[in-house]
Amino acid sequence: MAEALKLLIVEDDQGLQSQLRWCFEGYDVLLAADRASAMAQVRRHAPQLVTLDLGLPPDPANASEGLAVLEEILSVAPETKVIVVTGNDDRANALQAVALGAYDFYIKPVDADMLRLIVDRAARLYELEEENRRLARGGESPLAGVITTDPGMLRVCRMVERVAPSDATVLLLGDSGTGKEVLARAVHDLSNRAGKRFVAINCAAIPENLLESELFGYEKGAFTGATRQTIGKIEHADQGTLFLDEIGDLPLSLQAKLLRFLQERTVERLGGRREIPVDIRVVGATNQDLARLIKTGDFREDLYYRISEISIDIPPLHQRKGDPSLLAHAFLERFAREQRKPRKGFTSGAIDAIQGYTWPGNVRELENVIRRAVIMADGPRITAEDLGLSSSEEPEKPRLLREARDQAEYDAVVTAMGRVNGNIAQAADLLGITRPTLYSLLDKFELR
Ligand SMILES: Nc1ncnc2c1ncn2[C@@H]1O[C@H](COP(=O)(O)OP(=O)(O)OP(=O)(O)O)[C@@H](O)[C@H]1O
Repeated sequence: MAEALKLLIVEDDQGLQSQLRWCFEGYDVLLAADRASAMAQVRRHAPQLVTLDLGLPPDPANASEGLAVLEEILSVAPETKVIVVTGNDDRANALQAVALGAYDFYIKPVDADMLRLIVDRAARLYELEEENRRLARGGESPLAGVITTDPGMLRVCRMVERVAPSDATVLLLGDSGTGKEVLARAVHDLSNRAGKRFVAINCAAIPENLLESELFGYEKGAFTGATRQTIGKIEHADQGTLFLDEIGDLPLSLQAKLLRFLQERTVERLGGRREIPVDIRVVGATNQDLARLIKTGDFREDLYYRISEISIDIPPLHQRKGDPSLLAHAFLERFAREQRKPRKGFTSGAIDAIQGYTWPGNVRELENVIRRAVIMADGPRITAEDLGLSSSEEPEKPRLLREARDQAEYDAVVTAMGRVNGNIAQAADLLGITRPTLYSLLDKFELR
């Protein structure tokens, strides 16, 4: 069944808010009473539809706050259908809202049936446009490089598509190997920075003392060994996107510097005196629990708010329905083509094992397991054993003697070659065969 569309009702009159809430059955209704809570809902849930009262606190008699919210929503999520609700003497502001990109307006007093009609029409249009966007992107594949049919993951893809065109900072939260870098690239590729650089840096992989100069660059003579001026990753990404992987591992001193950069949008190279303006979009990713790091004082709360204007939770692979076997087939096809190996299928036991395993290393682990199996498996089909996944599968049929012999030969050759560090003469001796025979076995198993 299709998922309910999300409808955000922005209304400061509590009575009207609860009245409206009940007339939108079938929608996933979210509520907000002011600008801050409305934007928090938009960032967290990316509602497709919004009804927006233009008269919001702190100055409910005036439409300026409502119009500001409208602009902010459309800058974060331009496809959102916003219906503005105004007082009956406020036609001018209603028209201005439509000029700013609102889908429609509705003049109070609210007639719930009428408003519902407008929202339903907006919803239909939204779905139509969404379907067109999907087809334009090339059918089933939700994002380049992302293979999935899981509803949770499709939601993630839609969110990426929706936030990509804005300049909001995006924080991708997910375990190792869930595809954070793939999604960060998608954010870049779908933004208007696509033609510019995508610069990635892994904050956990670089020692603290080097990370600062990697990020901010340095002038000649800034420190011993600084023999020439070097620009940092931030400057390198100018006009493009900077991907800060493992941002939870950023040392506190650099968190302060990064925060300053995000506020000022200028960098000062180490040993430099000039503030250099840099225009980048920042995407961060982490597999750490930032809330816990904030509590223990290891991550700055103010930086967290800066980098997570939009935060996206990526589900682990074992929670994605049907994806493990879908990905396994896709990887099998890809690696077989790359290795010029015949494309074997999986046994049903292998598929059960793939679907049943918890994949702690997520998509990367699955990718590695399939790559190895494509190289190593010598039976007609890839089994759970080939994948290194213990399985309760009974062999589907008695193994052919030839297969058993091949496997034994393969094991013996690999063990002997390993023991003598690849020396052919010694390995042949060890195996009690001639060198030509060993050569032909190496060819047979493509081990040369
Ligand atoms: N949904 C997907 N479809 C196809 N390939 C994927 C998908 N998700 C991830 N991959 C592949 O899995 C590998 C790991 O993905 P990626 O590097 O993006 O993960 P990550 O979350 O950034 O990992 P880490 O936290 O360890 O840096 C990559 O080779 C990527 O191409």
